[in-house]
Amino acid sequence: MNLDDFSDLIERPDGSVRRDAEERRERLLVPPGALGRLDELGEWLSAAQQSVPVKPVDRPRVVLFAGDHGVAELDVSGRAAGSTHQLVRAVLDGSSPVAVLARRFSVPVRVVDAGLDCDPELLPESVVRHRVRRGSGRIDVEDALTVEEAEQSVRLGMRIADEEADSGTDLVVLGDLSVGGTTAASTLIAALCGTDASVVTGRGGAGIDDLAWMRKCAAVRDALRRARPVLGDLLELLATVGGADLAATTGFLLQSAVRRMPVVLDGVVSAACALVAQRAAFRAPDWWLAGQVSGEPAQAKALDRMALTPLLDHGLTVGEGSGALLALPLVQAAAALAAELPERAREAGPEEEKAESESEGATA
Ligand SMILES: O=C(O)c1ccc[n+]([C@@H]2O[C@H](COP(=O)([O-])O)[C@@H](O)[C@H]2O)c1
Ligand SMILES: Cc1cc2nc[nH]c2cc1C
Repeated sequence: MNLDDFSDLIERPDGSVRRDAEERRERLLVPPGALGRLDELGEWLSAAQQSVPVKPVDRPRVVLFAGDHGVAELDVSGRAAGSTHQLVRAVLDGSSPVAVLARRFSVPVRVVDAGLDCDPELLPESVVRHRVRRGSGRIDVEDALTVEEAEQSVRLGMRIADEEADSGTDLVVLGDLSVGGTTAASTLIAALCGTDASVVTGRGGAGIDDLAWMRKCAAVRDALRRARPVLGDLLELLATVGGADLAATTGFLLQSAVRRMPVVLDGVVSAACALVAQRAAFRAPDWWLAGQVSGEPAQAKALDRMALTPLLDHGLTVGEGSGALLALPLVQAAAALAAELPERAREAGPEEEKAESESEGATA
């Protein structure tokens, strides 16, 4: 498998539909520009859907890839290594932030175990049956995955994207459940942007103290050293310093773009996977929105590289798709405005005036 093959499979959202949407916008009673960024959001959705007026976004779904990261053993996370299954439980039992928001917005949530480090008996079969391996390796000293496992993970993500597209999901809110995942994500972003560990390393979801931040920086620095030699092969990069959940998310993003399914990105983990996917297929980011800036420096760097401007800036760092889900009502609002605001009553253009005066002359 070569991720670069996706480049030929991914098209841009339809440019001529976009122009039709812009022309419709010009005919609305509401003055040009008066809806701010919601105008371009509506036009982007039109192009993605190939539909003017834009269709309502009424089959959205939250998709969360879950995995544990061996690097969390270094105490670089506010959470215990191997404890991601607890986050998964809280999503499933409705007590986590994303579960509360999903209930409020009536959006179904799907959790996919790509690489949790827990007894599969602890979680429902529907979640664990996709697992590629139990936990990903400690990226500062060993590979996260074998290349075969990386490929299996990418294929898992592709399969989930196909299932969602086939079942009529019209927009995906993408997130992650991954203790230690921001260390891997920061490494991927630093490697692909050619920057330093200290530039990308943030404080993670649970907020870590200065000593933990220094340990995290050192872990990213060591992992970066292992990443640089394999930068030319994206699958190998995901195997070396990614993880099963990150590789699955990358495959999901690529196949979603193939299937013309728009995706809202969440925090630094989805941004890192998006950056890997962009390297494989430069048109892929045209299918994505950035939901929220979380405050992680690596996320800002990745979004900037992809020229994605986040819809919100609310500083949510819990991950699990919550920042992206918060932006969903904005997307739905843009769709409703673009579709439902009335057009001006048609004024007679110069051509029609001429035709009218000619026909008047003929009857006189
Ligand atoms: O969205 C972000 O930028 C963000 C920043 C820090 C942490 N998180 C979330 O917090 C979880 C734990 O991450 P970590 O790397 O701090 O163990 C994981 O699911 C992340 O998605 C998310
Ligand atoms: C205008 C616009 C351009 C984009 N490019 C990628 N995602 C996008 C989303 C919007 C809304």
